[in-house]
Amino acid sequence: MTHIDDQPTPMTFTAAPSLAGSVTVPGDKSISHRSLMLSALAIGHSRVEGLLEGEDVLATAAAMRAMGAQIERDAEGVWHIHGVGVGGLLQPETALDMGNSGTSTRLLMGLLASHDLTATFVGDASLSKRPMARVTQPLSRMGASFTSSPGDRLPLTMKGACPAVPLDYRLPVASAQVKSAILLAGLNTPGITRVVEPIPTRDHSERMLKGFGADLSVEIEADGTRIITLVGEAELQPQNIVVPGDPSSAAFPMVAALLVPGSQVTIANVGLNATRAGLIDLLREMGGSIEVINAREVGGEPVGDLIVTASILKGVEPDPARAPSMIDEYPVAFVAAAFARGRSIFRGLDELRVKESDRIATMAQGLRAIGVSVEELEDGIVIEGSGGAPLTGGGPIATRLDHRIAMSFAVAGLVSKNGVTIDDMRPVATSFPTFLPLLQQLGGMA
Ligand SMILES: O=C(O)C1=C[C@@H](OP(=O)(O)O)[C@@H](O)[C@H](O)C1
Ligand SMILES: C=C(OP(=O)(O)O)C(=O)O
Repeated sequence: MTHIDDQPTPMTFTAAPSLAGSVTVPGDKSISHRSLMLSALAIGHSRVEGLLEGEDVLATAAAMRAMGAQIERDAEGVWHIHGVGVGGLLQPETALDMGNSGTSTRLLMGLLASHDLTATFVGDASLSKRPMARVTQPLSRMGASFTSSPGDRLPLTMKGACPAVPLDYRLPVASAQVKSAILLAGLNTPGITRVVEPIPTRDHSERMLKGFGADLSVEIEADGTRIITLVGEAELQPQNIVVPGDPSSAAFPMVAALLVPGSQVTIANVGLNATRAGLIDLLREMGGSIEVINAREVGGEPVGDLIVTASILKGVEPDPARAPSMIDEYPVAFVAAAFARGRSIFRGLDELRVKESDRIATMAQGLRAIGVSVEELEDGIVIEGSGGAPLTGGGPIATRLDHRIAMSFAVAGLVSKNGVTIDDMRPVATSFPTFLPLLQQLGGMA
């Protein structure tokens, strides 16, 4: 995916008096990708309401279309998908452009691994640096073959295997993308595919595969290890899906409302799946006031409305075991720590080094640039909080094609003396195209 505007879009965010109002965030990115992929594999008409219309999800939609699915958006913003059936994807005629999206790339590699076709994956400068061996290795054991630039990076061409060989795989890294890639490959594979997950990660694939009628079961051992078993050669039934609001996007107004004195903000319809809710637990431990009301279920996922009230926060030393449940929220959690009372020590975050940017290094550099005292660790960061005193500010912050970095420093700007300048806000369109209007609606920008 190429950005419409080829020039970087710098922006400065300045101190806000207080934030107020009620907002909704766009649909969950993980659930949106999976809705399109699974609907494309179900014969018949699926309907998806609340799909995230961000660049990452649109890259998935374009890829599924290129392989034969019919995907259309109607005037009301509802998406309609006519799928081709498990095993029915067609050879794409051109390279699949994954833009900035790791989820699209890794899940689609899984999906295609058990199809008799060849596909080339390309991506932007950020995605082309990210490791793919974590999926190409297990998928090779299922029979797929790959040719790539050195180090299993994009651009990469894969040849699927049909029939593929079922795999019994223990995840060496806590990654929902790797887990999902193997399960998706297992759909068109004869026999039983099994994934053993010692550290639980987001479980949207399991929930949704079951919802589409796949024969999938999950066993949880005494130590919390999850064993996921999928019967192959599945037949999926088309569904009506309602996508809840993305907790990873809600994280930005949530932290902003906690930090900007005098704020009270309601964020409605936020997904509260326990495998995603780590940031709420962390912010509450720091002293943040976050109330959940109207707890309910939407499309097989727990959802609620959040009332967030400005609070004095204190430093923390979170348990690294929490990492997968708030993996994409660390950058904005670091901003909360920078404004809290006392020191915060974050560890066990090696995975942050292989996201859209190296999120430990990018955050450490940016926080220093706005006057925060930080120490970068190999697997984390130590942050000295300002105790609620405004951050000095400055910039321009190098966002390195990373949407979460851009939005985190926008939040920091709201509690700064001199404002925070971001070098490029364009990446925000990958996951949260309505970020700026939402901030405006809350009174966070003129
Ligand atoms: O499965 C998913 O939808 C995702 C899994 C996570 O990646 P990892 O599996 O690499 O941890 C997360 O960072 C990403 O934004 C979305
Ligand atoms: C890591 C992320 O996404 P992806 O891996 O899909 O690029 C993210 O959205 O923070």
